[in-house]
Amino acid sequence: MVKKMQAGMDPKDPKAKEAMEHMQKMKPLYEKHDFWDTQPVPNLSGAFTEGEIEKGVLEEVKQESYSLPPGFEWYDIDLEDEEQLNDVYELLRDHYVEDSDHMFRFDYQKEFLKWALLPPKQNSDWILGVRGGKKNKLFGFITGIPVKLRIKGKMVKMVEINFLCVHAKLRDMRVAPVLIKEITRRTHIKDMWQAIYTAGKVLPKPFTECTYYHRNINTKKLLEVGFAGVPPGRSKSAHIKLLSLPKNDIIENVRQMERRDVKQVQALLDEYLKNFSLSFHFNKEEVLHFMLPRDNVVYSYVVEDPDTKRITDFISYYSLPSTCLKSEKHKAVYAAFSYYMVPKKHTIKELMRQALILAKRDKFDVFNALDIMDNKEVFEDLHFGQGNGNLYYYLYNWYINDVSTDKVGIVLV
Ligand SMILES: CCCCCCCCCCCCCC(=O)SCCNC(=O)CCNC(=O)[C@H](O)C(C)(C)COP(=O)(O)OP(=O)(O)OC[C@H]1O[C@@H](n2cnc3c(N)ncnc32)[C@H](O)[C@@H]1OP(=O)(O)O
Repeated sequence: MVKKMQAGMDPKDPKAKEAMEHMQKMKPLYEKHDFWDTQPVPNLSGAFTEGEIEKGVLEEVKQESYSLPPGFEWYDIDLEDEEQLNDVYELLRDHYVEDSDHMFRFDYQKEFLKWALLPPKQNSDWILGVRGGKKNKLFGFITGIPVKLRIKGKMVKMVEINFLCVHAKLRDMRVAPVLIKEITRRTHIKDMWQAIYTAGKVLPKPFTECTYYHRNINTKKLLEVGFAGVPPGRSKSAHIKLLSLPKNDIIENVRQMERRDVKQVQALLDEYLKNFSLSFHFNKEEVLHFMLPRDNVVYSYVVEDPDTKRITDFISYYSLPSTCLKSEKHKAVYAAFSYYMVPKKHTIKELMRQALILAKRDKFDVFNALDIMDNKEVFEDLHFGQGNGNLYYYLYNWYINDVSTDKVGIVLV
């Protein structure tokens, strides 16, 4: 079918080229999937009504773990244990997600992993490893955290799956499906039947396709490491000058979020997130955990009205460096990723511009954002450039019709 649609298109026409590239990316949807075809996820042929795809039966859940190849065993990982945390850190540092040109690899920091994976009410067996070999090394990893997702006004308790990783030596040996089946079993045991996850690749079947945008902060360094380029017709110095950011705040009364702000931030965030087709519901404990600033992990700021002491706006971003795999001069790119922004008194553009100024002060090289929520409105005016990375959003065992990116209110780290 993909082939048929391509016939007759003029490859020189940029729109046709874009459409062809898009169809190429979507090709996996037309292919056979030994694992995914057995799972309760939508495919192209099925007709679905919105909601649960299949009903789970608690009594039928397998009580024992899935078997692993000989020499490997399951391991519940305790991230509070320094040695185990280090094993996870090293597996991800050396084997986790890279860009398509293999120039950069995410380098999730240890404190970040504890933040992302140890929220309130976490289940100790949802941080799951596979160990093996003579040294009992970590070869595989997958995680879940409990979340409450609002899907078109309906609240569904589910698991957020992340950090699926298989050591390069064990790739293409069908270890990933076993990891997924085992975390699914461990979720079912808790009487939960849905999941949310994102991936940089197309699987059956995303409900939205998002694009990353990048705003240079340290342009000179980004050019040196090959993260960014100079647009045609502009000199390097003119480009650097154009992207320079002011030192001073543009919003008055912006300050770091503090513990005493949790109640107000929770209410502000929840009210805002209800505007989207899909968003998490964060309770106060979760806001305290996820939004309160942590050094080198999450950066959160509030705008406080000096007269009423009410918090009117919220800015947050998280820190995710990438290792430079091909640069002789630089070891890492320090990236800030837009997390949750809540515009109320100020516009999203003012908040995002303030975020860039703060991120520069916090020594980041680049500020990244997806085209979700209201973010798209600011990209052109604030000189964000479109990246070549896509992020696809998925639900497991829940069907919804395609959602436009500006209706997505979810950030998975
Ligand atoms: C109710 C509760 C439900 C809970 C579960 C909900 C679902 C959660 C789903 C997980 C959400 C994760 C969210 C994140 O963390 S996304 C981040 C994923 N990690 C990376 O990209 C890191 C680098 N890559 C690797 O470590 C490996 O390449 C991985 C582990 C990704 C695959 O290992 P490997 O390359 O050695 O392959 P295989 O031979 O073992 O297995 C091949 C099968 O695996 C399917 N595959 C490949 N990549 C992914 C992927 N990213 N999501 C889902 N499935 C994937 C593939 O289509 C094929 O199935 P099928 O096409 O034949 O059918």
